[in-house]
Amino acid sequence: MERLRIGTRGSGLALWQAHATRDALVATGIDEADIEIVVIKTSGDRIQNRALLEAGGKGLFTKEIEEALIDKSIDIAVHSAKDMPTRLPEGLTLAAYLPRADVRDAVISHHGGGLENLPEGARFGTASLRREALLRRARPDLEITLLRGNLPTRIQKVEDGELDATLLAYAGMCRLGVDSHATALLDPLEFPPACGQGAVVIECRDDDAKMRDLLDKIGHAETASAVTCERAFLDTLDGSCRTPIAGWAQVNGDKLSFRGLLLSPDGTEVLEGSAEGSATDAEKIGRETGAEVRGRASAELLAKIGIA
Ligand SMILES: NCc1[nH]cc(CCC(=O)O)c1CC(=O)O
Repeated sequence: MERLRIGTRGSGLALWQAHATRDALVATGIDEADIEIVVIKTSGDRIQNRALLEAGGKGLFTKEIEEALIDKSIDIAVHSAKDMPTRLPEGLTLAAYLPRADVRDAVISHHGGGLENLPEGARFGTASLRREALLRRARPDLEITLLRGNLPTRIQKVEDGELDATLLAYAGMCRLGVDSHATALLDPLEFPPACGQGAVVIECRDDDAKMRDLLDKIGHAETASAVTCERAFLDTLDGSCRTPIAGWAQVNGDKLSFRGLLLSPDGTEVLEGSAEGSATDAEKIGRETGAEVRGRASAELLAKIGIA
């Protein structure tokens, strides 16, 4: 067969995801020599400045990869589901999810232990709006500063004592082999994950029947239902991409249970929605819960969210 080209970003985490996808394809009988991993630099990788990243809007980490899919210089693209915008360019589809890993956020603390173990006014680093809002809700005394960079760099800053603590997705830490630096794992009911956290998703062209058939063989149905529900919730609420939102769906057989949160950036307003239903209604459950939560949000919060 023709070589199958997998497009990915070049970060350690992205390469792990591309390799996991390749391994899953090899397990279906494809010769490893027929698979090529194509590293693509995205605008998000180039821009380091937070203001510019925000001004750039959605999809900064996916744009160039999706362009490569559309112009057929790659056949499939691998992404962290958490980083995927909810609306895809015309002609592309999310065709498969790999089995989801641990959804929890991990605390990496200079003081050991979890949030309760941090001294008053501790310096906490994160770049995530969701983590910031959830932290402010749990510990209003914390001093939260912007922390960027790859996982090992962020962990190093805590080890060095430049920061008291940070939060990272435990799934990413495991994938990079730095999970031993986690000093606590947060209960997903108290500190719910981002929509899609811990899941790897594979995108291809809508009309590429050959790739879709192939991806069907490696796709994990429960993960697909769960993340589809979470992304539908996110899509009904996040107009601006600047809104703290959390969402976690669990699928057991054909049953799905979902819990989602919309927060004000300072963590004082917290709206929670939950629903249960059939896994086949994943998208509908996410959308309805999102609409219901939105109906309870204050005018002030709605204005911040940027959706009418
Ligand atoms: N936003 C960056 C990002 N995208 C995916 C992961 C971790 C792996 C995952 O959640 O699938 C991370 C790092 C983090 O949030 O700590």
